[in-house]
Amino acid sequence: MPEPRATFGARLASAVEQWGSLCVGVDPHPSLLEAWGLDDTPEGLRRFSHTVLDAVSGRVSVIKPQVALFERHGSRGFAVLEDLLARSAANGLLTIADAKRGDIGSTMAGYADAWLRDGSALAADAITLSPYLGFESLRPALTAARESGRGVFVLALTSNPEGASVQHVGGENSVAQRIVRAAAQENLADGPGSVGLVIGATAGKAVRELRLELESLNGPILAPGVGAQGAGRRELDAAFAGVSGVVLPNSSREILRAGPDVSALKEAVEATQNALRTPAEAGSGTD
Ligand SMILES: O=C(O)c1cc(=O)[nH]c(=O)n1[C@@H]1O[C@H](COP(=O)(O)O)[C@@H](O)[C@H]1O
Repeated sequence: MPEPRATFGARLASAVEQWGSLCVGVDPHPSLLEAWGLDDTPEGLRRFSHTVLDAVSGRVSVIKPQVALFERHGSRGFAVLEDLLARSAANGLLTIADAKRGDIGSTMAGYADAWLRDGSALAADAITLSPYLGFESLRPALTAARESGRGVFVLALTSNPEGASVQHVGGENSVAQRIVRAAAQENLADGPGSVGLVIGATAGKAVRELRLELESLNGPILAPGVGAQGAGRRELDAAFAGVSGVVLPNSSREILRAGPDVSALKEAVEATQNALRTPAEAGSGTD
């Protein structure tokens, strides 16, 4: 019998200790493929993915493939994603499949089976989930993740301006606040929890206004919005001061624009890591 895998929260914490917290997004936008001199085809996606993998392996702890940008190419795009997930695991990189799944419980089980089950071709270390159908509707994914040592990141306070119309309404009892509380309940056991949240790196003001109880989460936070969406170290500090768990700033386009040269991509990764380590006063962007 193989040893059961350690929890995602524990695996993530030790990877972050070794490689730092930057999460590089693998977002093969058609415009980036073109800029890299690649065709907008499954073969273009494959070459894009392998180049990113070459540049980030041994440099970061975690990558986040954006599923829609593979899905655009149908079954052949999914085959490239499967290959990327397998190669990442072989290279010691953790993967967050950015699929933003959410459904009624009975069919949510199908998504959980696809993304969070040992032996599934699409299995990643964690997946992003949308709680619009109610946090409890995500239960099949929460259970599958717990049973297989995987994790989830539930959207709480997203980086896009439209999110506010749903997530911020209700003040201290906002949807975002209730998602934070529900996730914290899942992470009550000892050790770092595996039920994470997505909170945009750009969301600092809302984090404070809604008085999100992030200190009690005991789980990781995925913070997209670094670089192309304007967030830097200052915005991360503004949003997550006082949070003791792992915060994973994600940057996709700003790093990927440095490709297709692998050395240039490596430099872009390092530059981002350094900028996020620089004291807050040196941060860029807006609150
Ligand atoms: O779940 C996400 O990853 C996500 C949530 C969110 O609130 N905002 C957000 O930008 N994202 C994703 O994070 C990535 C951001 O990409 P860049 O703006 O190019 O760095 C994209 O893949 C988005 O789909």
